[in-house]
Amino acid sequence: MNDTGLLPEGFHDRLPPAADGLRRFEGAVLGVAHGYGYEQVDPPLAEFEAGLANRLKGTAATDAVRFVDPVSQRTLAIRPDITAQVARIAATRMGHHPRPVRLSYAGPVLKLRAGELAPRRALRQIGAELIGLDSVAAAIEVVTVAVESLRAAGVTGISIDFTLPDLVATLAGDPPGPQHDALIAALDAKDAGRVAAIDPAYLPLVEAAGPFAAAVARLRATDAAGRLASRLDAIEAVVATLPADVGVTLDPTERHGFEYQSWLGFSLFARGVLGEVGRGGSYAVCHADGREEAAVGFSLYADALLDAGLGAKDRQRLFLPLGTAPAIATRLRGEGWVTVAALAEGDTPQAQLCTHVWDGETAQAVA
Ligand SMILES: N[C@@H](Cc1c[nH]c[nH+]1)C(=O)O
Repeated sequence: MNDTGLLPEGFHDRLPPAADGLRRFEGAVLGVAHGYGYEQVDPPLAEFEAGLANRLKGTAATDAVRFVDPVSQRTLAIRPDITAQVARIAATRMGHHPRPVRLSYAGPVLKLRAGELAPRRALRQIGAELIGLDSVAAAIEVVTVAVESLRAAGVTGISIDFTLPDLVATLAGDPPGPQHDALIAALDAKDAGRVAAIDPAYLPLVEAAGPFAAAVARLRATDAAGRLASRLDAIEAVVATLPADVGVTLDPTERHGFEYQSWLGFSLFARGVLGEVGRGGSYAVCHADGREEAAVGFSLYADALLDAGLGAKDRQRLFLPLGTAPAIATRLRGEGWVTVAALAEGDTPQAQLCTHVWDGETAQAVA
């Protein structure tokens, strides 16, 4: 057997202590969401592709691995994003629930393609969605829950990059002018030269990206017609509720990763962690009768945090030498210890990755 290709590209095993770290992370996040009234849903790993595609306004085909189900003979999609499944549940089986509906979730997702900066395709997604509203109050709650859950999971140095995902499309008007696609491409590339050549009026949007207060001030200064005013007011109201130690930036034209988000988008970062640790924003859920329902939510991705050592923190294992009475072991576990019992002569705390040894009376740190 050739072991070099053990798993497909973009797929990884989570080993100890990362897998245990993930369980704790998930517990902390879902616990905070639960405290705010978000109850968990647990949709299946795969479902009819037709039920997922077009569920969120702005998404055409899903970024999903598909296959034909031998039983139903229909195309199924492995979920690339649980948000669309939560939207389906809220629009169908929970359609009769009073609004807003608050739901949380955690589970594996599979992306069709890896991103340039995010080589993983098989990820774990944990999040919460508020369906029925995308007001400033709703956005404040969702951003608050996201920040609090990261904190509860032990994440420090949190920062948020806000964006206005549908801003350019809105400014470009309906129907979009002939230069629209070129303008979007230039803004996505943050290519100031090209933006200036197409329409210098959009230049401030590229130049404004940066620390929040300064970015907002710069945008307001160049927005004589007040086309951005209501959005900037709304985002300022959200930011005003954040704890002072959360870093905040604004990148008004950032759309990367915000395929279906509408007036609000945000990326979550943690100091010392490569790439985003989560993302969220406002969006619209499409119902079968053509109705659109506003929603706002966030998803966290734990792997970058675990790579940065989140799961390795607080790993305390107490070695119980051969012959330690089971009643003592039970008591120690009751006190919160992880006990690792020697089962054979010659076993050592080092071999069992223990941080402490039971000497018969107390737990001694392993030198
Ligand atoms: N599911 C989105 C984030 C999101 C949740 N709700 C709204 N947006 C993502 O993973 O990128």
